[in-house]
Amino acid sequence: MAEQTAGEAAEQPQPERPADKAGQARRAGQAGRAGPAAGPAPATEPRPAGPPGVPTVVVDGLHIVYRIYGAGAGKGSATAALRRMLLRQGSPSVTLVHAVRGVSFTAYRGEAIGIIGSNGSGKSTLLKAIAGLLPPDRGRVYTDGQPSLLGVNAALMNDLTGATNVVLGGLAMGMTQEEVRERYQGIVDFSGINEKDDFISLPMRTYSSGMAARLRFSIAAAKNHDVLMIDEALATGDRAFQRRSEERIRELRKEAGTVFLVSHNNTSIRDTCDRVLWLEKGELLMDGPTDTVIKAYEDHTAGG
Ligand SMILES: Nc1ncnc2c1ncn2[C@@H]1O[C@H](COP(=O)(O)OP(=O)(O)OP(=O)(O)O)[C@@H](O)[C@H]1O
Repeated sequence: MAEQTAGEAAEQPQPERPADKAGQARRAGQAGRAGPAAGPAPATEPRPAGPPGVPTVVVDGLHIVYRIYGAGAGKGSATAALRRMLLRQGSPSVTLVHAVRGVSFTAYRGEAIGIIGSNGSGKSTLLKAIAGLLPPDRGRVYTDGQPSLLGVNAALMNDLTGATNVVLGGLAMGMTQEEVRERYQGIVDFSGINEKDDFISLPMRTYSSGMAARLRFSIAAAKNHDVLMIDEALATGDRAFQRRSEERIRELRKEAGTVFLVSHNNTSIRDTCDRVLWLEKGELLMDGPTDTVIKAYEDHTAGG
């Protein structure tokens, strides 16, 4: 398992996580919340009894804090920084945004986990931290295998054709040229980009945002991932594409992976995930079976 702590590179291999750590984090997850911060009472369903399986991601008391330097107008510019250096002035003001607050849970091989919560509740930040893109301020993230984050903003090259992006995307994910050649047609068919015309030969900038998101998902889903994290990708496709994506997510889970899905679309979460984490103001409010957590979330949003 790889461990990411504050100030450490995510990719650095770390010693095997002690077995008792998984138990601790799982219990913390079962308690519905973790860390010292106060908040609403836990409302967590007991998880089904039985062997928990192989942990793939352990998040233990995780805090993520963004630091925004020189939040005031003009203070963050290079000229302003140079001026401060020349005048030997101190650093500009720093605004702290505490985006994830003491979150703990353990994810297991073969699980599909939805992450829900209102805007700004910390869902994308949590995914980025699991992917190793944000260092923890406090707490730890352990992952087994290389997590892949698939966001709707994942970088494809707008001036290149869809076809070239399929090839480059496949190579960037570590496929060999032969694997890319073998899977190329499957990726294009899965994306549905060519259903109406030969769009795959056109530059990506001519695609609608839905088409681009479908192509991104199709490229990423062509590979088997140890831990695949999807940020909202399913919300952008039409219903037929969503169904194909949900089916692919089920296959990825069977191939021993763990899938995280961030979405505001509760139907996608219901159709895809068996477990849901509900974040609010950076805290883990609830961790349990999909129906129970989504019902509580819907009751909460209907009431508020
Ligand atoms: N790069 C950043 N720099 C500073 N603050 C950030 C940054 N990204 C997110 N935040 C802040 O962190 C908090 C959590 O944001 P995040 O994007 O993780 O929430 P979210 O639940 O994914 O939101 P949404 O549902 O709107 O996508 C918010 O207060 C947001 O303003």
